Amino acid sequence: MSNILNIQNLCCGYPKFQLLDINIDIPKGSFAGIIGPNGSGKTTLFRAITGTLGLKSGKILLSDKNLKSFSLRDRAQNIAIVSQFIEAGDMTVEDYVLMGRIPYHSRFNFFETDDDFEIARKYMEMTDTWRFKDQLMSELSGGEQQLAGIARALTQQPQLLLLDEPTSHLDITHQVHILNVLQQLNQEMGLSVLMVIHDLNLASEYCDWLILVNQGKIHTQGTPEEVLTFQNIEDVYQTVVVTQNNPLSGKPAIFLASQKVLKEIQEKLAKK
Ligand SMILES: Nc1ncnc2c1ncn2[C@@H]1O[C@H](COP(=O)(O)OP(=O)(O)OP(=O)(O)O)[C@@H](O)[C@H]1O
Repeated sequence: MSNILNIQNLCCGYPKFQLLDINIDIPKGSFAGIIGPNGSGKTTLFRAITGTLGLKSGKILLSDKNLKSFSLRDRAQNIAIVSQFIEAGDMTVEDYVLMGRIPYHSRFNFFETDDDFEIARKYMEMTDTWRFKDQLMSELSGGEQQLAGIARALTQQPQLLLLDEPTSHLDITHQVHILNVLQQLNQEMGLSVLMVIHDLNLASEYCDWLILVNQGKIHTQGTPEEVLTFQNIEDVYQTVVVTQNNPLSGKPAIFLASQKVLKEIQEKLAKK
């Protein structure tokens, strides 16, 4: 199967932080996750993919085409991003979602066509946001705003959907709901998904490919079973964890223990 995303020897960043020699291959139709500690470079990698941060060296291919040759409009027709914070206060949900059609219009024509309305409605129904269409974005809860953000990104009809921590600030019901919607889009429409996610258990459960980033470099990439090992987690997060398999899905699940519990275990072992 061909790759949706192919990153070769990528170096980019800021004066005090660099992503170094990043190589990633993501097959079309993947549901991939980027994990790693705070400040390890996950958002920087997204900025390189969306073109808001220039590359120092290396290249990024989307379906075998170098992103350097894409105009901003081409990029927006092929890659959509859902950011962590959605700011669209006094806009109705429908108007906000319709903004996803902007890359398909000329600079001087912002009038939506019947097709645009139909496409927006389709993705709003799919994400269960059609019922809020006349409400203001500021009247929605965090989870509902995230769903509207996903509807807008889908309205761009991209090949690749990027999500920066789509489940942060959400309770478990909304976390699972958003991930289930994304999983359905991935499986039924073949949409390729790449998301930054901090929750390792959700990453394990939903993603078929994980990229573990640490200090600007890729530590490990592979299936959840290959990446979420006790050793990799301890190396990168400097945290002792227990890994077992989820009894329902068989995917790795991570358990943490408090310092008090770890100390008690150490004391018991020392007495033996
Ligand atoms: N615009 C910027 N200018 C300079 N340095 C930046 C900029 N944005 C981020 N950085 C620095 O780059 C490093 C990586 O940041 P990045 O946002 O990519 O990390 P992250 O893995 O997404 O973190 P988190 O999990 O906390 O969101 C950090 O040290 C950060 O301070």
